[in-house]
Amino acid sequence: APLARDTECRKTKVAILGAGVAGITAAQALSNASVTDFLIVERNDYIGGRVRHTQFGINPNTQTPYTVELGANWVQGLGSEGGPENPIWTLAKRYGLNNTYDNGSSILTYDENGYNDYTDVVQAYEKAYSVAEKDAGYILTDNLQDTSLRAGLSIAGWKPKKNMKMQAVEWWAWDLETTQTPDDSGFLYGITGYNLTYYQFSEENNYVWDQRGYNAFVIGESQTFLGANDTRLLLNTTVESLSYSANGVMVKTHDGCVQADYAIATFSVGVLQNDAVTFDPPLPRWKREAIEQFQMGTYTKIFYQFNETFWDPNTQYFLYADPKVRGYYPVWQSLTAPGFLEGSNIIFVTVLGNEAYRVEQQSDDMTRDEGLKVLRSMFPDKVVPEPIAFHYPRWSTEEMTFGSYSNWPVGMTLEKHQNLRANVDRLYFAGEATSAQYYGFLQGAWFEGSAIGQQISQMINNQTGATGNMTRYEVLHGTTAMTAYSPANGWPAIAF
Ligand SMILES: Cc1cc2nc3c(=O)[nH]c(=O)nc-3n(C[C@H](O)[C@H](O)[C@H](O)COP(=O)(O)OP(=O)(O)OC[C@H]3O[C@@H](n4cnc5c(N)ncnc54)[C@H](O)[C@@H]3O)c2cc1C
Repeated sequence: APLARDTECRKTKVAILGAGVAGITAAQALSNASVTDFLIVERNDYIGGRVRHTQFGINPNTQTPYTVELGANWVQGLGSEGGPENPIWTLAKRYGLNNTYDNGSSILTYDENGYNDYTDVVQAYEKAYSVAEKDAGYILTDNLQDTSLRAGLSIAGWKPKKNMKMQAVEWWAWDLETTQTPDDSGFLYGITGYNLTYYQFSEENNYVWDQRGYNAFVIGESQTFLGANDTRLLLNTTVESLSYSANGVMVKTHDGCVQADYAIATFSVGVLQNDAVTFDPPLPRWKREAIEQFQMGTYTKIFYQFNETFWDPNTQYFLYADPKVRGYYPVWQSLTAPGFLEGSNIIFVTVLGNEAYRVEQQSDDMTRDEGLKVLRSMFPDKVVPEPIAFHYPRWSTEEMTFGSYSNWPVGMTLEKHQNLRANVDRLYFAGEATSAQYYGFLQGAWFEGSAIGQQISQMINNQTGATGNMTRYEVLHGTTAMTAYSPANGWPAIAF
């Protein structure tokens, strides 16, 4: 489509599509470089994207509802004395976000007959995992072929198979972080993703329970460069299509258009995979292959408030091993525990992947009752009452994101991931998923937004060394040459 014809369009140098962490950070980087002619286009009526909260239940002391986080909830990896600090931790401190150290060792284990101490299984997993970590290191340093985390763990001696307690522990130790199973997770990039956050910054996970909402830090940062009622922020504005060329990008929204010299799309991989925005011309094959291969997980927190705390009030986590289904209402986290929303009688359970899709398809009542049944088998000696409040989001069908966050699949290379990052003409991409080192985390969105904002500002300000095109790989070869398809390799016939 011709880009310059529509004279009604609002014109800007940079259109930033999305007001999540990546979009706000990109705008801030532009602003810091004195590029103030930008527009932020966001479908939601708030700033923060997947950092999203809701009002839930009732605080018995104040008779007002609590704020609970439906999306991002933890600062993952803080920082250490003299070492690098996670930028999200820096911001959490800057905005005084209430948060508490999340103690993964504060855990009690259960099965369908109630309390059953299998914490030794946690130690067995950790032992195997540390062996796997070393093996993954050799894949990187010696350029060996990558595999699945499942294969990596199996080689290290961890084979849960039909042992449901081992499955529950594995889910807790791996899936809960990445939303996907070891079978679906790449080995090298799964382990490096963990290391770069938890060993580079620190092994702490701090849970944010600030009653302003976790996105107070995103809003706070936006106010460092946006004025009150700033006309450069267009909320409630949905991007429908993008026409891009080497000269600029035309953004069509549900009620108008923006003509920009550059655009930064911060849509999730889920939005891109669901063709929620159309591209003209269609994105090139090298780009689409990367989009379709990267994984979008689903992470669903299901909140219950009771009129009493019938679980141990001093323990943070309650792990349940279902006898039949892996990941069936497996991890319950108490918010009434010391340092959290004390006295709230709130507990939430997290489900992922297939179980998340399943509960997201069914009614609230069905889900509430399934969870209650699990609680009753975990606490057979207690009278588990009906909840006084119940709520969960449906991330997999949520149109702003179509899923929760990305995960690095088996078989994705660093080069193919770079294709997810790379620009196409004047259209640039940023977000948690484009971060090779911190995909899935808030810090991934922060680093990527900041980098793209800086890069575009350098181009606009004509700085020497500022380049337009990011590295990309239009053809990516495998490791097996045609000549290797030979009888010696068990391949006597011709397949194509
Ligand atoms: C349930 C859940 C739990 C999580 N837990 C954690 C955690 O504890 N710690 C952590 O570090 N990270 C966590 N994350 C991940 C974290 O939330 C993300 O990495 C981060 O918020 C992504 O920021 P972003 O800017 O890349 O994307 P987004 O926040 O998705 O921002 C993109 C924006 O684009 C907008 N948009 C989409 N489509 C359109 C359109 N067509 N038109 C206009 N605007 C559009 C969206 O509304 C959104 O605001 C969690 C995420 C979820 C969902």
